[in-house]
Amino acid sequence: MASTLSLSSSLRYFLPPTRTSHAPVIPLFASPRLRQRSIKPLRANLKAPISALGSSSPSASSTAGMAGQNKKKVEVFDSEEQLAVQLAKYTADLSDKFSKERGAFTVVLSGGSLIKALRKLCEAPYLDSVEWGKWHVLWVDERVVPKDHEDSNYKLALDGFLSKVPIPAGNVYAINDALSAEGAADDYETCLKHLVTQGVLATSKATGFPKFDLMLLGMGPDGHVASLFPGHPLVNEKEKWVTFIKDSPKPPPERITFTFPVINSSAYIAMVVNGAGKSGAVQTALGNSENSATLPVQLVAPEDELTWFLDKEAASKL
Ligand SMILES: O=C1O[C@H](COP(=O)(O)O)[C@@H](O)[C@H](O)[C@H]1O
Repeated sequence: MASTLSLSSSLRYFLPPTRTSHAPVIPLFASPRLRQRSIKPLRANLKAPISALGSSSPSASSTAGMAGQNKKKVEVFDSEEQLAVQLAKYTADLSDKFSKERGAFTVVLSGGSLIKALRKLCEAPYLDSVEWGKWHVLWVDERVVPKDHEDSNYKLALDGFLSKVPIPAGNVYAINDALSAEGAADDYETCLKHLVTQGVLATSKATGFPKFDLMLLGMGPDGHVASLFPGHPLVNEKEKWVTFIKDSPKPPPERITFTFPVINSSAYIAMVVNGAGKSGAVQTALGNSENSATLPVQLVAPEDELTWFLDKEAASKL
C-alpha cells in the first residue's frame, strides 16, 4: 500500500494493538462499559521510520495474525487522488480476504464525500478482479427521504458507485423509504437480524452485536460519524442496533443510524477524510490531547483494525 509511496508523500502513523488476541468473551447485552474501548493515540510513534512500521496492506497475509487485536493506523496522502487509489486497493484486499474466508463480504457505506473516494474501485483492475457477487452492501446511516431524493445516501451511492460495479441487486440493502424514521430504523434492524440468521452477517464473539467485515466511514467537520452528532444522546445508545434521529443538526433532520456498539463490533473500519475543513476535528481525534473524547469520531474503535485515510489538507494540523 503506502510502501509504494515515498516517505515525503505518505506519512504513516502506526499505533500498536490496544486489545490482546485473548480478550474475554463478553456476552450479549453485557454492561455497556465492558463493550466500550478507548484509544489513546501514541504520538511517540508518529516519526517512526517507515521500515519500522511494517506493511500496512490489509491483504490476507498481513492481517492473518491480527484477529482480535485492535490496531490503529493513520495514512496521509499528498492528494485526494492518491487517497482514492489506496482506498481501492485496501478495500479490494479485504474483499478478497473475506470472500475467501467467509464466502461473503459485508460492506457498510456512509454517505457524503466517501462515495467519490470509492471511484477507483469502478475501474481496472478492480472492476474485473473483485468478487462483486460476494458483496453485501448496507448503510451506516440514511436520511429518511425517498430513494430518489437528492439527500438520499442510497441515491448517492447508486449514482456514484453501485451502478458502476456488478453487485447483485439482492445484496444491496437500502432502507424502506415508505416508513417513518422509527419504522425504518426497526425495519433495518430486522434486516440485519435476518442477515445474521442467514449467516451472511457475522456476530461478534466479544459483544454479541453484528460484526461487519468493513465499514467505510466519512466524518463531518464537526466530528460526527454516521448520524451520531457531538453532544447528541444517540451517541450513548448501548442496546439498539439501529436507531433514529429527528433533530439532526445537519439537514435533513430525520435519519436512521447504526449505533456505536454495531459500528465498533466491525472487523475493519476505514475512516476516510479529506479537505482542510475537517483538519480541526482530525486534530482533536488524532492529536496529542489526553482529554477524554469530545467528538463521536473519537469513539470509533473496531474490533480488528481502524485505518484513517487522510489527504494532506485534512492532516494539516497534526
Ligand atoms: O450527513 C452525513 O455526513 C457524513 C459526513 O459527510 P461528508 O460529506 O462531510 O463526508 C457522512 O459520513 C454521513 O454518512 C452522512 O449522512
